[in-house]
Amino acid sequence: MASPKRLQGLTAATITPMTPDGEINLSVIGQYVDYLVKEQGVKNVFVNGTTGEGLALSTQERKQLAEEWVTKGKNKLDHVIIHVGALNLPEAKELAKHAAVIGASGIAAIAPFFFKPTNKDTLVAFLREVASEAPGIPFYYYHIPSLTGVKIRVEELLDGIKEKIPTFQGVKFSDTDLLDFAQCVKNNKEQFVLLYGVDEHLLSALAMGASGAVGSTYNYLGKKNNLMLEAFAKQDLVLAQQHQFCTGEFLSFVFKLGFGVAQTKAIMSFTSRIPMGPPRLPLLSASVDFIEKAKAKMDSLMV
Ligand SMILES: CC(=O)N[C@H](C=O)[C@@H](O)[C@H](O)[C@H](O)CO
Ligand SMILES: CC(=O)C(=O)O
Repeated sequence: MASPKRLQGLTAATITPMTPDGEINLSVIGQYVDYLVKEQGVKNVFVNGTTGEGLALSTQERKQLAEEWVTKGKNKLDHVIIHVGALNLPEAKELAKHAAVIGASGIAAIAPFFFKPTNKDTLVAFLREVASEAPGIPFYYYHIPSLTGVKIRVEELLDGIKEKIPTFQGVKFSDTDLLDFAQCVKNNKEQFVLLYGVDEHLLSALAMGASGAVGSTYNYLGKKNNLMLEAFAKQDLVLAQQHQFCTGEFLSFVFKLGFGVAQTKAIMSFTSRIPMGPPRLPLLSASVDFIEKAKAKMDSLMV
């Protein structure tokens, strides 16, 4: 699904549906695509990332999910980006090659985070090997220092990267360092897409010039966030703020209850009515108490 269009707007970081006994559940992905497109107005997906529990899946499972998303997304989604990052280079390369073969629109990778790259050059060397397995499709770096512990500044990373990685297309920036983000925009807006990944701060990142956003909440708050993007594009800052405050009120509420991938799965299950199932260990399912409270809050806000 090589897409000529530059990635923009919202991208949902997909959840990996699982059966009650913890197997991946490919059977609901067709429905999931339709839900995102029709109910949330979201036409791009980022598969097997944090929200998708990508690092908790086997290579075989990651390939099956990638294939299912590409197949079911055909003629419906604009971009299917496959996250191929892994702790070891051979696996990341294998996944990159696989994504290209099945027709994904792009690949992304986090920094390896057990043995960590300690400087820009080693990180670029790692990413370059991964990207070169998929020379015909765009490559995105997935910056999420809170989870990887790799804090190399993206501004520094991007300097000269196109010469090293010819398919380099942009960054999914999941950090709150808006100075680093702004410098990335300032230096690279023409050639790269800069996608922001902390959903509750998206309006601030738009002000800094973000090209779009990738996140977990666009699965179930896509519609509301699309309204915010429209208001921002029309320079109606007051309306854009109202939308950000509304989604922020929901997130602030669930953060206080305890929020992560397991809770995202539960919220998406009651919002979409597509069963997402439990997360995989070491994550534990959201509690019934969480689900009841989160649902009541959502119902009160999304009227
Ligand atoms: C750590 C994490 O999972 N970050 C996600 C993407 O990067 C976000 O989409 C968050 O889930 C979201 O901003 C809520 O905090
Ligand atoms: C949020 C995001 O992009 C991820 O789950 O990977």
